[in-house]
Amino acid sequence: MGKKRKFETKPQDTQKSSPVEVVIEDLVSHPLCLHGPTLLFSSEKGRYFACSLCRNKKDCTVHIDEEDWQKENVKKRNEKYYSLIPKLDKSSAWSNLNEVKSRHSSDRAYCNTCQELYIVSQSRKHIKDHRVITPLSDEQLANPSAWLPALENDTVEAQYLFSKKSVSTVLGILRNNNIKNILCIGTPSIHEAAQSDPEFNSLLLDFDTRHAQFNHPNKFLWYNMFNDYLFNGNDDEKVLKKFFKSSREGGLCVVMDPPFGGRVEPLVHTLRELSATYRKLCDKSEDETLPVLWAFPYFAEPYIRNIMPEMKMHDYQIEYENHKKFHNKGKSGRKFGSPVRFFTNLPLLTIDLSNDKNYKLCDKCKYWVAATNKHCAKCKECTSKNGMTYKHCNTCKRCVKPTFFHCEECGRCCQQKGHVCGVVVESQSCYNCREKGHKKSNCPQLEGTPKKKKRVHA
Ligand SMILES: C[S@@+](CC[C@H](N)C(=O)[O-])C[C@H]1O[C@@H](n2cnc3c(N)ncnc32)[C@H](O)[C@@H]1O
Ligand SMILES: [Zn+2]
Ligand SMILES: [Zn+2]
Ligand SMILES: [Zn+2]
Ligand SMILES: [Zn+2]
Ligand SMILES: [Zn+2]
Ligand SMILES: [Zn+2]
Repeated sequence: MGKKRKFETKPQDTQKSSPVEVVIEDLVSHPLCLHGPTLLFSSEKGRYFACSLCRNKKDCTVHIDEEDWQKENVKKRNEKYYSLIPKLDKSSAWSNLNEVKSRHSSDRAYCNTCQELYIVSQSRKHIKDHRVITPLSDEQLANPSAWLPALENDTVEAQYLFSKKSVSTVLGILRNNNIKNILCIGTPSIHEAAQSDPEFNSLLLDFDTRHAQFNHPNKFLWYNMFNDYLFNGNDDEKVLKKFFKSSREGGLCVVMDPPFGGRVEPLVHTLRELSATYRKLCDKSEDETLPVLWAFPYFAEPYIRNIMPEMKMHDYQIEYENHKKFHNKGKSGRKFGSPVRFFTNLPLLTIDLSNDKNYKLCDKCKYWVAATNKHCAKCKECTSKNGMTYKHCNTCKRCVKPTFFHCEECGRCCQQKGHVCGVVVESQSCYNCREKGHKKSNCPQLEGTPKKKKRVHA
């Protein structure tokens, strides 16, 4: 078995009756599925290996009990996956791209049915009912994420594009940190913007193989961020290492935007593995961490900070192009804007939002926060997480959402709407960390502290 990491973390969805934990360890000895090495999960019913990527069991059926994995016949049966994982022919894709580029835009097309870039005058394969996109300009070929239709399986790929403003905010943050090399993990729009900006150098790591058709073989690696797996093996590992080495000059930052709902533990494990490679190849000392900009919903803050305390959450609301709810469009959009924030180990002040009227510089926190956020003198921070202006409760000694009131009977602040004393409403937030999705008894911030007995109100 591989070496075990020290941390075994609480699952994200602790409301489920039988919580499942991911055992964080080296994955080399794990069974494979079509998505690379599986993860080891631990539940009340026992420990088992299952897919790192598919949240829906029907998308990937590999499920092997830990005990069974010692059996020869089980190992033998699993071996088939070595040959079942397809290989990407990136060099053919590259020559195809160059041929397509040499044609007039009206002779260039992309068939979404076959997921293929091709020359119109040379192909009869894409018949009437195929969904064909043509003509294709040079600009479109250089920015495929802007027009490639989002992949349909939302629980797997979850493709949501940054708005133009968010892309330029990211590049601005990197400039402020004098960083020139960007390792784009699940962020094709950042990669494409960096490729057309001579100031930057970037490498895209993504699960969506369509990017191979629009990139040089050394600019896109087929990758699974939940198990840090490169599908094209050694060849791609070499490319990644070369990229790390080239970033000895000009600095490096990971810009990562995982599918929403992805588990925090394996992502943190991946970042730690990449950090170790960074330190080794870029001659960094033990205490130097790989700079990271990680887009994730604000309610993941306790989970991320619990296992990666060096990551701080910034108040910037990341906007998305094709997600109505996550677009800051005032009244027409979501009431309080996007729930997605940056988690980063870069200095928060380098996220400069001086030309965005929705933000102000808090002279006490010393970084840019939402204009609606209010610095609380008692909590000594700008306390809002979700874009509303929080208010301080002197009894609970913390700031709460404006929709909360202090219930004397319950002895704590509760959501006003539909409050019934003693009853925890599904949508109610944790009384400790204020976030939705779990109760105080399951709060990841209070892990290891003795649980109080429940008191039922009359
Ligand atoms: C939420 S979208 C982020 C897109 C980003 N906002 C942008 O504008 O470039 C998730 C991205 O991660 C990719 N992805 C999904 N699952 C992945 C996985 N397991 N490993 C690597 N990439 C993955 C998707 O193909 C998609 O590009
Ligand atoms: Zn799988
Ligand atoms: Zn076709
Ligand atoms: Zn403040
Ligand atoms: Zn306060
Ligand atoms: Zn209170
Ligand atoms: Zn009450």
